[in-house]
Amino acid sequence: MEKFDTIIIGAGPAGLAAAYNLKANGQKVAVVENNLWGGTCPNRGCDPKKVLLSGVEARDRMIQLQDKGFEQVPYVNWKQLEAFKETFTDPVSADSRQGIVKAGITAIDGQPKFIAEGTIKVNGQTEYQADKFIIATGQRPSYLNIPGKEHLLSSTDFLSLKKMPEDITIIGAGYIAFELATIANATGSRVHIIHHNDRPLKKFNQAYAMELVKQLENKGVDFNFNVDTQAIEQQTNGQYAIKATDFELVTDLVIGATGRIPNADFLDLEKAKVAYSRHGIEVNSKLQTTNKNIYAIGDVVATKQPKLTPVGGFEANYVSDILTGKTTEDLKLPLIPTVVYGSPKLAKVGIQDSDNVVDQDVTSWFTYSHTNEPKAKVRIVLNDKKQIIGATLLSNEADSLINLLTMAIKQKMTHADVVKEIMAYPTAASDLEYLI
Ligand SMILES: Cc1cc2nc3c(=O)[nH]c(=O)nc-3n(C[C@H](O)[C@H](O)[C@H](O)COP(=O)(O)OP(=O)(O)OC[C@H]3O[C@@H](n4cnc5c(N)ncnc54)[C@H](O)[C@@H]3O)c2cc1C
Ligand SMILES: NC(=O)c1ccc[n+]([C@@H]2O[C@H](COP(=O)([O-])OP(=O)(O)OC[C@H]3O[C@@H](n4cnc5c(N)ncnc54)[C@H](O)[C@@H]3O)[C@@H](O)[C@H]2O)c1
Repeated sequence: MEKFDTIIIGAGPAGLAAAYNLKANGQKVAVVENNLWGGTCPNRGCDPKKVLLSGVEARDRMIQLQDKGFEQVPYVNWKQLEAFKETFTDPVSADSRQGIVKAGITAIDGQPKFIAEGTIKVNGQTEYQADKFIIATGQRPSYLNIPGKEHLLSSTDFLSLKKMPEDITIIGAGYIAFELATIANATGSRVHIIHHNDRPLKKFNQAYAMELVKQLENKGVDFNFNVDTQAIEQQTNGQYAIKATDFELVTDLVIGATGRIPNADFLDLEKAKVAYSRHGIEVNSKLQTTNKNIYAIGDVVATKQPKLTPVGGFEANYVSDILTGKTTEDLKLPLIPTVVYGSPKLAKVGIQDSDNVVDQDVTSWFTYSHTNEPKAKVRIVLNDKKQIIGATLLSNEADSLINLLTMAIKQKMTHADVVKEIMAYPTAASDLEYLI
């Protein structure tokens, strides 16, 4: 039976980062993957979504500049846009696997199961042993447990639709719902969002989240709050009726975007004495599971941090440092900025409230008015020493500005510090001294 220093289960951004890191530190490493190498982010998450949104952003910019240099609103050719997306996604799995093999890491395809604490069996056939394991199996879409749940499609299905339907409904109002709604709306589909309460994007400042709702409503997206979906019924004409108390909506396609569940099942973790729940694999402050030789990283862990690609990468580097003796410290995640991509984008970082908040509508500022943005808002949170400690941004510039603010928070910058810097003008960053 082949034995490794470390076996990593799951070849997503977290698992692959750990594999390369451990190999570079002289370990004998294997990675086991039961589906597409590269994982969610480049195959069915961040990257394909961003390619599709790039078409939307270009179109929206043209709409904003109608009669200001442009005369026609371009329409989104979904078939072409999908084909462009596939030029990114199609090579991912083979390239990721090849990269691993080239680095001298053993690539194993198949479904692994623990048969003892230090041993897995893949596809019920080949056994492998390791001193340490890292579980990085990510999450998959969760589906509402209601009659007709078999009619629900997931974000993965949406990202590969061959044809965008005339009318599409998304259940949920989190990251995925907003991003997919923005894409579908730009293709000309009639889009409905159904949400069980009245708090969309619940971890964001609600005034900003509702402003994003308003911007999408202005583009024709139909929001239905406080509607708790109870059933989905297929009609004889192939459409679907979404049913709730005093509510019925007939639509062509239903996407479930009500969260994701960890891939902690199917591994026979009990045999390795690794505890997990529906929230994911339990870990301590060193990402060690209830078995001290097995670690878990990325989306599959049952911690409260946002489930994002750079977080998984950070954890991979941390566990690699633990396993190669470079650190014995507890995991300390830095500030994590997050962005709901779209047009406009909504971004946040750090502490969201204090007694010292500068909240401005900046729509008329040159940064936003020269592209005729319909709405731009910036909310900066300061502490009693007037250092920047958090921010929420709504605009097309929000993604780049939130990263700059993340660095400013880390540097504990105040207004006095910001005015000492020179930023390229005119950019969203050159506004910074007027935002505090
Ligand atoms: C639609 C969508 C958009 C997103 N957009 C963004 C974004 O813009 N920015 C961002 O930071 N994050 C985004 N995310 C989240 C991001 O994709 C994840 O945080 C990231 O992929 C997590 O990495 P991971 O390696 O932990 O898990 P994954 O990428 O999910 O990789 C886990 C791997 O393990 C494999 N696996 C699962 N079970 C087993 C098993 N039993 N045996 C062997 N292998 C197994 C899977 O096939 C997969 O390849 C998005 C997610 C989705 C769904
Ligand atoms: N831009 C990004 O960084 C990005 C984009 C997409 C996904 N992601 C990651 O993927 C994760 C999953 O995304 P998501 O949008 O599925 O999850 P989410 O947790 O962001 O949103 C799920 C939404 O579904 C709602 N919901 C739950 N039960 C419901 C019900 N019965 N009826 C209607 N709504 C219901 C929740 O209240 C919530 O608003 C995110 O949390 C994030 O970590 C990140």
